Amino acid sequence: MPTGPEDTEVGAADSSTEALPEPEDAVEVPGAEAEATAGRPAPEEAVTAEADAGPDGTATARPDFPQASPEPAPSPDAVLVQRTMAEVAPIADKVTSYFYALLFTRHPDLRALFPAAMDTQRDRLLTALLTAAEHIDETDVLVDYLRNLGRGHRKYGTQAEHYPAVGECLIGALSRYAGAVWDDDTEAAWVRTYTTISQVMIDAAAEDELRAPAWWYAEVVAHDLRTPDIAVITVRPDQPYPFLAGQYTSLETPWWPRIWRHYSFASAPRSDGLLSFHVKAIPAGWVSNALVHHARPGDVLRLGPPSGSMTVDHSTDSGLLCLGGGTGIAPIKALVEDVAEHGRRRPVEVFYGARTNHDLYDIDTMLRLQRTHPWLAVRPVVDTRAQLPDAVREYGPWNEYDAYLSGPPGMIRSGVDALREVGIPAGRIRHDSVEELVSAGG
Ligand SMILES: NC(=O)C1=CN([C@@H]2O[C@H](COP(=O)(O)OP(=O)(O)OC[C@H]3O[C@@H](n4cnc5c(N)ncnc54)[C@H](O)[C@@H]3O)[C@@H](O)[C@H]2O)C=CC1
Repeated sequence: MPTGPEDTEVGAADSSTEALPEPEDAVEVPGAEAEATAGRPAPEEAVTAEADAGPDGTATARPDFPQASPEPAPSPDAVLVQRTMAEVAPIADKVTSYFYALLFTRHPDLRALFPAAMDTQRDRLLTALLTAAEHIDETDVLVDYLRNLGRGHRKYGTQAEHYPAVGECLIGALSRYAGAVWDDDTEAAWVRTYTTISQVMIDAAAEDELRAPAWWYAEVVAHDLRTPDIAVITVRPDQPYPFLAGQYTSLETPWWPRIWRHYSFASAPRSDGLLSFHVKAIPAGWVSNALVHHARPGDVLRLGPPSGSMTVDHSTDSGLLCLGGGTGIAPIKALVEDVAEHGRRRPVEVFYGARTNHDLYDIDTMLRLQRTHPWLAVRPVVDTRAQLPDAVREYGPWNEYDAYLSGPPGMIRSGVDALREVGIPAGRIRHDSVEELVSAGG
């Protein structure tokens, strides 16, 4: 039961990577494979775009939980769980190593569910569980997060009977490393907390089994190398794949079994059922390099379920202000197509940022959409002039717009700040979870 970004995947509206709980203004981010830890490819599931963040989310990949204010007093179980967490925080690496050592020695059959190389992956399961435990009182957000996590684990082959094994090893690792604060009451609090968490995940997976496959096979039908390191890949799923524009999926290649990365859909749902992704090969990115440099028509990938809440609210006519940085333009293009298909004329303003003109690999498509749709304005912004958030300040007013951001974590962070400054309330700003972005590379 590996936990991936999707286990978490990213954004402001939704945020689950498969599910992390998201603050209302956040969604998970796909498309990011991140990697690059000390020159080694990151094994999995996490993307990284910032130099100081390990691809595997060591110490990163935590869901963005909304901050309740004022904060209600924590429950007695939450107090004990949080005390344990504070105790193990400085030695998280040791707890993680011990947890997986216990899991794989006591339950060797579970080893096959995880990637061969665990460097990046290994922290994700534990991180997701500990994050959930820490927020056990935030029921509404947590349940959505955990349901998404449970559904997302189906593709790993996780079964209900695996959960007690994980719980036993989790408590084994915590009791060993939080010895100074561990007592019977603490253990009982962890047992109750883990039982709640795992039951939500198990129930969600069981419900999902009735209506969707654990994964989809998808054959590559087109591979278009747009720059030396960016490819637009189109695939045909073996069964209908329902999703919404603005969402992302998790994807596994045949070259790196059990290593899953998140990618945003680059088109709204199409009548021919095909799906497309924009993939940039990043240094030491196992999956992204395989997709850009090795994948060819005829290759078969696997896809997990769709995730993410950076979707268009069709119940209003508000304008859309969209910021797409680099390959972050992919879901923005899908959102534009979605608005076009709904036939309502609402203003859509797209700022498309790239390092250089050459890096605006999808500008022709965006300008073609602009010619077709009078309500759409596309503004390319190259860094020699300004970075995306600065460019947005030159236009406006934006206070009547809903905002969508997609791109590297640094862009999302500074973009949210800039949008707040120009008067857009937080509740109208959507993006995939930055944490997921940081952990999605590869
Ligand atoms: N749903 C989402 O949010 C998606 C996110 N992505 C992520 O987008 C990233 C794309 O990478 P690249 O194409 O290499 O982009 P990049 O690193 O070349 O940046 C593209 C543009 O974003 C802006 N930008 C970048 N860093 C910024 C900062 N710190 N402050 C302000 N503006 C900044 C600049 O305008 C820059 O030209 C990846 O990290 C990928 O994971 C990709 C697809 C979907």
